[in-house]
Amino acid sequence: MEIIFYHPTFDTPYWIAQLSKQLPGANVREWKKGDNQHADYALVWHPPVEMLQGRDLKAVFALGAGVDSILSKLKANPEMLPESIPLFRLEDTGMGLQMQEYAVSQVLHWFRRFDDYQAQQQKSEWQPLADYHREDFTIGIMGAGVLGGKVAESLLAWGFPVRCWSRSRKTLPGVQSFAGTEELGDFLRETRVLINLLPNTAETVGIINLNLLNQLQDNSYLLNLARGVHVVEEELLQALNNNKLKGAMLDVFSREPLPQESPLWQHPRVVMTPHIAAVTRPQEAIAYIARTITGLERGDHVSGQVDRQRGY
Ligand SMILES: NC(=O)C1=CN([C@@H]2O[C@H](COP(=O)(O)OP(=O)(O)OC[C@H]3O[C@@H](n4cnc5c(N)ncnc54)[C@H](O)[C@@H]3O)[C@@H](O)[C@H]2O)C=CC1
Ligand SMILES: O=C(O)C(=O)CO
Repeated sequence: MEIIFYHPTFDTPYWIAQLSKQLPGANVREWKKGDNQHADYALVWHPPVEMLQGRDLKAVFALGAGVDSILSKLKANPEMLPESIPLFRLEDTGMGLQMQEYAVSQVLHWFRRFDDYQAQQQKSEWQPLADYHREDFTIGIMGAGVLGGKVAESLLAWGFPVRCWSRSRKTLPGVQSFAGTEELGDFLRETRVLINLLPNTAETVGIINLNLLNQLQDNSYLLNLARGVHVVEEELLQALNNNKLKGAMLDVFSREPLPQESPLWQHPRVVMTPHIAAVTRPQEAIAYIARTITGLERGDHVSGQVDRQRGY
């Protein structure tokens, strides 16, 4: 079995060595420009079109959870990957725990009013503030898939009321599930902390706009862990400046790196990280890919295949 690997920043020798160990019959090689030799599987992130085009592959694996960049490249170059070749993505592989760490730490930060205490400290002000109560701190998770489900679990464990919104209704123990555009308004009405874990698709671009934010509870918070294009950044700033939103924590931006001139950098109630909410963990990802390839070779049904029409 021949496997080609391409990632612009990963430690390629490590990946090749580990994949070879876990797939003993496989010959794994780094794909380099000009390599047109046969391959059965391709493991990629931001692949050059020529890496995939014209190959008779059994499957392609995206080396991340989101497949928006590969699908948008496919839109511009449909011949890069025919529909008959399945595209897989990483399901959790250690990203769920990272998302839990991120979400729990920030929700507790807001819940314990550390943002207010930090602002007071700037003014050398010693002033205990009224406590917030969990019943006024409903967490609303948009996108209740692999990662949204994990985040829901972790916040439930801290005693917060948790609800989720997704395309179809979910049955997550203890979580109130809302589905479809017709239930979006009801989902937002009680939400105090909005956590975004939607995929980037034609339907979800720009979904977090002023109209949506205005439907949240007053003094709400936004945690964007998914993709920058979900948020209309100027309208987020309006919602912060008119105090509908009390704070926002953003891991992802419509342009990355965030341009120096963006007002988000300086906003006193915005905190940010540079797209690190959950990164691909090589050990878990390699084990998952090796397991999935083994299953595909046996003809088993395996999970993780992207539905290209849906876009995730
Ligand atoms: N910031 C970061 O470091 C990272 C961000 N991500 C982002 O997180 C996203 C989610 O990842 P997973 O949970 O693995 O995806 P998933 O495919 O398991 O879950 C997606 C969820 O969104 C819902 N959904 C999709 N379209 C919808 C629509 N139009 N309306 C309502 N609900 C809709 C689905 O029903 C599903 O519940 C990825 O697509 C990626 O963009 C993923 C990893 C790291
Ligand atoms: O896996 C993904 O989709 C990511 O965004 C990794 O940072």
